[in-house]
Amino acid sequence: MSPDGTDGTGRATGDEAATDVSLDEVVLDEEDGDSRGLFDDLLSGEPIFENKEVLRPSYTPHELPHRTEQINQMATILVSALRGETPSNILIYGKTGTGKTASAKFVSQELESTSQKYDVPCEVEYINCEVTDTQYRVLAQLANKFIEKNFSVIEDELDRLEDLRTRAGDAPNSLSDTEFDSLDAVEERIDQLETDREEMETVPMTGWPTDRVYSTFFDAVDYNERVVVIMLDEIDKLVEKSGDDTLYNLSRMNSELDNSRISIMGISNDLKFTDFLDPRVKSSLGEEEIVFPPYDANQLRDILQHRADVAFKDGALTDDVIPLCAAFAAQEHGDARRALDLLRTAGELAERGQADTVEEAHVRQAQDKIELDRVVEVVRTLPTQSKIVLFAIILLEKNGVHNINTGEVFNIYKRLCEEIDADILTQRRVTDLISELDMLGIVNAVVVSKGRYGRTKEISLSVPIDETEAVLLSDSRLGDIENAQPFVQARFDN
Ligand SMILES: Nc1ncnc2c1ncn2[C@@H]1O[C@H](COP(=O)(O)OP(=O)(O)OP(=O)(O)O)[C@@H](O)[C@H]1O
Repeated sequence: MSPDGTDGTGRATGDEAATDVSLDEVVLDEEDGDSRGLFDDLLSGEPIFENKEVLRPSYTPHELPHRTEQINQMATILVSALRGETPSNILIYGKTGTGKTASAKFVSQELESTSQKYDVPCEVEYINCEVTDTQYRVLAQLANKFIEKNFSVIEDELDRLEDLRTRAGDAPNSLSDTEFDSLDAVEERIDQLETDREEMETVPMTGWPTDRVYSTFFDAVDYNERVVVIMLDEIDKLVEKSGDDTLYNLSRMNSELDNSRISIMGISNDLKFTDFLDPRVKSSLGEEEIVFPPYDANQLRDILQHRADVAFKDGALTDDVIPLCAAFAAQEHGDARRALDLLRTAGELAERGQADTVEEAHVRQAQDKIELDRVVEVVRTLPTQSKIVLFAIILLEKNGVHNINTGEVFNIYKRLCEEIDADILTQRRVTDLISELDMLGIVNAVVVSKGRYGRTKEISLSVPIDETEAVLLSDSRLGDIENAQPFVQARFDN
């Protein structure tokens, strides 16, 4: 018998079948269309959601309350593209969750659909620089998008010309109201397009010299007459990772392009990134700046209400749910993403608890859950040394030490390092690591004056102790600490 209790073919053997559900039974059940009710209970509750997708970050809303001013500002600048002129470059900035991406995408969709309506060649290309974060990748992605578009333009044009060639072969005067004066001219154009199609080579994701990628992109974009708006979301990540070469190259392209024009729309959470730009790039990119201020609680309430009307069944929310989600998110920094997450999570918790309505308590639970998820993620990704420092603080707290000072943390830290064979940093470095943990909101470190004994830091944990400890111990290195109790005891013995 194989170790999983089957006969090696995946079938349960006789003994197992007598006690467990055998595969034959399962198959029979399926044939009968009969189930064992695993999902029935879960489905039986009156569902709270009408359409949960509307609350997910991937959903692009059709309406963006409280962003009319910013949307109009963008539209006023970009309308030049519909007149065949080059719009000024735009830099959009504001804190996370203030609707920058959603508004910019909304405006681009409008721009593209209006350009189709009036048959003006205008295109928007969106790039998320958190993912596409080097000059090579940005240029390659753009080049390939335009090559793909050029291919389809060429295909359409070839279809039209081949049709024309057939008609002109039968009746030569069918060329009279076209741009061609003879069948030869049509043939010549067909040849030209076929050569273009053969010569267009897509850029591989690595391996070419950057100047070749750049010139391929340049040729692809200039192949047709058009105005192109390049949306660089999280533009600060691109600059941080690979400097300002991409922006420099893109911003000087217009003087060399013959047929097309490009305009850049940069989106960032962090305005400081412009300090790292070459002054020419900085002034070109920031021709127009649009600020997205944080939402206040009332605005967040409107945003949530619009979404909730579609997302939830009628009467599924008690009156205080939306105001509470809005208030929590406004405290953060006016983040609509956080507000929507809270509302969705509260709904999910209510659904899981088979409640009929979402209540205030679900929102509070959701707030704790989101906060805990954040803490777990931050702690999990800390460097090992910071994890050891944090573990030392946890051990002290668990042993009832209050107002922990840096010296105490350092002593325990040293012993932990010895135990797991890690390098021991200086007390000064450990103090820095404590300040970093403070900035991340994991510990709270306040400087207190001890009169003539100078000043010291008093440290306390700001996150739930058991969950944080569990995350730390899931790290394979820290997991080696079998029994940490003696270290803390030793502190009292010294
Ligand atoms: N005015 C609004 N109306 C409706 N939904 C909004 C509004 N503003 C933001 N949202 C929603 O909030 C979420 C976050 O918005 P968005 O991604 O546009 O923020 P952002 O400012 O680009 O944030 P980040 O800088 O973190 O990318 C999205 O789900 C978006 O649909």
